[in-house]
Amino acid sequence: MQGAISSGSRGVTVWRPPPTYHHGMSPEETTEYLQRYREWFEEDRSIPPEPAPLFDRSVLISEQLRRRAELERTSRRGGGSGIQVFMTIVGFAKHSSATPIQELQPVRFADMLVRRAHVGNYLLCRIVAPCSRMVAIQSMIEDVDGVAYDLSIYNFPSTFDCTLGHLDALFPVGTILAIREPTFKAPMQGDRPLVRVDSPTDICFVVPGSPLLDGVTWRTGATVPRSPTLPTTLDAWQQHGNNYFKASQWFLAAFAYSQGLAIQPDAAVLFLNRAEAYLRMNYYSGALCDAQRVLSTEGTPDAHVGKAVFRLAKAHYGRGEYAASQQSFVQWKNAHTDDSAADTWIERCRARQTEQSTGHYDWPSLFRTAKQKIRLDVADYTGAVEIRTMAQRGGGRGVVATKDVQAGDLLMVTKPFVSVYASDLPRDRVVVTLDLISNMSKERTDAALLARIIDKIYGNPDLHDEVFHLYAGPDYPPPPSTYPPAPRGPISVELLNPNVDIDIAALEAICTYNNFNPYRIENHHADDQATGLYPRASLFNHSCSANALWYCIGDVMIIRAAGPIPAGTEITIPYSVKESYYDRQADLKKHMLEYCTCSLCEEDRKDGHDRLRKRDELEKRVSSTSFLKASLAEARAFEKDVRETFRPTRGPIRPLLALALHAVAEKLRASGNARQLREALRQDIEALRCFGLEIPEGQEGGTGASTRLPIGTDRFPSVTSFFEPTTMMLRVACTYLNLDEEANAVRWMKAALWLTNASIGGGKELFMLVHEEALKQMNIHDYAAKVL
Ligand SMILES: C[S@@+](CC[C@H](N)C(=O)[O-])C[C@H]1O[C@@H](n2cnc3c(N)ncnc32)[C@H](O)[C@@H]1O
Repeated sequence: MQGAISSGSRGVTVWRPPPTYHHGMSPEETTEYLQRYREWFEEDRSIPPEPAPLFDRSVLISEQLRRRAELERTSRRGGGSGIQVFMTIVGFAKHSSATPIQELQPVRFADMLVRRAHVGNYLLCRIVAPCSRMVAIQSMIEDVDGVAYDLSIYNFPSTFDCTLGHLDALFPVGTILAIREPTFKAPMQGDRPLVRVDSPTDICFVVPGSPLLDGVTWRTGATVPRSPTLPTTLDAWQQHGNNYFKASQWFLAAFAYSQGLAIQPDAAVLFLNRAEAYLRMNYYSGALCDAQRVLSTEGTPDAHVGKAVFRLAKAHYGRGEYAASQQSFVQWKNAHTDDSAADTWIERCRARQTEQSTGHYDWPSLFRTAKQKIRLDVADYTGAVEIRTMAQRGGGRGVVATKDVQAGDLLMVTKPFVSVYASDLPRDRVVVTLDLISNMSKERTDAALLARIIDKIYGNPDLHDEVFHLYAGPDYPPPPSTYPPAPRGPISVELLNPNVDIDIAALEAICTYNNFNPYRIENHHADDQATGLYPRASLFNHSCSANALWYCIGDVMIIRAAGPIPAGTEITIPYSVKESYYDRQADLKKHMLEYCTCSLCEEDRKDGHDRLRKRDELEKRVSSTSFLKASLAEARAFEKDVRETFRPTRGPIRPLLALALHAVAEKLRASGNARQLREALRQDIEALRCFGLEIPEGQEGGTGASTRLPIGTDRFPSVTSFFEPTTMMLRVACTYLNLDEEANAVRWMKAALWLTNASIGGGKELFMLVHEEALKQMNIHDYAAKVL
C-alpha cells in the first residue's frame, strides 16, 4: 500500500486523489461511491501530519483573482441558462473549536502541519484576494509572516446562495481574521494545502484596536493592496448599515452596526438598529439582548425606549414567549394610545397562549393559509406525553403517554426548528449532499437545511442545546435522558466574535438521525422534497405500524393518537409510510434504523424474500401511470398476483393488496351495472380492512342498513395516510348513490368524515377543504356538504 503514496511536486504527501463523483449516480452507485470515498478518507487520515511546502504568494493571489473573474463572467451572463450542480459530502470527522479565543495561543503557518487541527491555537491572518465560491467560500489568506495559503469557509451564515457582492462586503480584502483551532488540510486537487473552516463560530473578525493585534507587525505591510476603504467612525458604520438595511441585506446591516459598536460599545442607536436587523433574520436572542441593552441604559430618550420596547416585544414573540411579548406590546400601547399598531400583535399573543394551553387551533383556517404560505404563525402544544428513558432504543429515550389517550387525541403540535422546501431553493443552483453516515444521497433541500440550522443557532445561541441534546448516533456521547433542555435566557449575538460554539460534525450526525421529510396535507399530490428538523417530534421512536401518526399543515407538524394508548405506553410514529417492505427499509436506513421490529415488518419478513421481491415489483406497477389504463381483467390478474405475495395465514393488514383491490373496484364501477357495482363495494370494503380498518361483516349494503357508522372507531390505520382509505370510502358512498341506497351512502360519507376528523381534526369544515378536489371529481361535493 505504501506505493500508493506519492510526493506532490512541492513535497506534500498525496495519497491519491479522492474518487471522482458524477452527477446523476443511481442510489446504488452513490452508496458504492461513498464506500470508496470513506476508504480514501481513512487512508488520507492515516498519513502523519507534515510541514507544508511554500508557495509564491503573488502566484496564489493571481490564481484566486482568475477564479474570481471567471465567476464574475458567469454571473454577468446570468449564471448561464443551465443549473449549476455542486456536491458536498457530510458525515466525516472534522474539528470545531470549543475554546474561547482568549484561551488560545497564536500560531503561524511556519509552525502548522498539514492534516492537523491545531487544537489550542488560533491563526491570525488577513484576506489578500477577493472571495469566490463553490459550496464553500474560497479565498486567500496570509499570516503575519506574509505566508499565504487558500482558505475555504463552509457554513457561514447568510452565504448559502449569496452574491459575490455580499461576500465582498463580509470578507473584503484586508479583513483580519482569527481562526480558532484551524485545520490545515491536504489538497483534494492540485498540490496546495488549505485552511478549511467548517464551523462559522471558529471565525472571529479582528477589528482595529483588538488586543489580538498587540505587538503584531505584518511583514507585507500595514495594509493589503486592493483593500477597499471601509468606514472608520461610528457614524460612517451606522450609515453603511442603514444602506444595507434599506436594501434588505439584514446580515450585512447587522454586521456594519456591529463594526460601529466595536468602535463605541454603548452606542444605543446601533443596538436599536441592530435589534431590528436581527428581527428580520429571526435572530431573536440577539434582538432581545440589544433591545434590553437600550432599555437598561440610563437616560435613553423616550423615542428610543418606545422602539426598544416594540422590538423587545417582537423578539419575545419570535421566541415563543407570548405572555412576555403581550406585556411589552401592552407597555408600548400604553405609551402610544393613539397608535393601534400593537392591537393586532396583542391579539396574536392571546391567540398563541390559548393554543399553547388548550391545544385548540383553527385547523381549517390554518389549512387555507398554508395553501398560500407554508410558514404558519401558531404556538407549539404538548399534550399528554412525556420523555422516558428507553434503553433498547438508539439514543436511550422515547415518548410515552401520561394518561390514557384515544384515537384522534392531539399529542403534539410543533413548529420546525428549521425547514426547507423546494420553493425555498435557488433556481439556478443545486447542492447535492452525500452522507457518509447513512451512505446515501440526501434530499436537495438538506444542504440548505444544515445552513439554516447553523444560521439559527448563530443568531440564537441559547437554542444550542435544543439541537445538540438530540441523538447524534453511537459515535457520540449519549444525549441527556431528559428533553427539552431547560430554557435559557437570551444570549447576545456578536457577529464579529460569536458567543456560541457549533460542532459541525455533531450537527451533521444529528441531522442524519433526526431530520424529517415533512409531508404537507395541503400539498398532498406534490413531491416536495422538503426537509425539516422538528426537535420535539424527533424524540418519538419509529414503528411502521405505529400507535400515532404525524402530518404537516404548512410547516407545522401535528401528531395524533391512531388508537387507544394506555398511560405509560410508548408512543411511536411511522418514519416511513410505504407499501413496499424494501422501500420502507430504505427510508429507515436514512434515519439510521437498520432493522425494524414492528409487527408489519415482522409479518412482511415472514412472507419471505421471494414474495417480498415480487410484491415490490408489483408495487412499482400499481404506482405507474400506465396502470390507470389497465382493463378489468388485467386489474383482476394484478390483484391475484398481489394476493399471492401474502401468506394466507398472515394477519389482515396488507397495504398493497388494499390498493390492488381498490384498482379492481374502480374498473368494476366503470361498467355501471348493478352486479358489478355490488362487487366493487365488496372489493373496497376488503381493501379498507387490508389497511387495518375494522369493518364488521355485512357492511356491503342491501336494504335496512342502520344509521351506525360502518367502521369501528377504536383506531385508524397508521400504515397509510388517511387520504387513501377516505377516498375509498367516498367511492363506496358514490356507488351506493348509484344503487339508490342513500342511507348507506350517507353512512359511508360519515365514516370518511370520521376518519379524516380523527386523523387531522377540523370537523366537517376541514374535511370539505381537504377533500374538495376529490369530492368535486366524484360529483358529490354539494351532496356531502348537505348530508354531513
Ligand atoms: C429521531 S431518533 C428517536 C429518538 C431517540 N430514541 C432519542 O433518544 O433521542 C431516531 C433514532 O432512534 C432510534 N430508534 C427509533 N425507533 C427505534 C426503534 N423502533 N427501535 C430501536 N431504536 C429506535 C434509532 O437509533 C434511530 O436512529
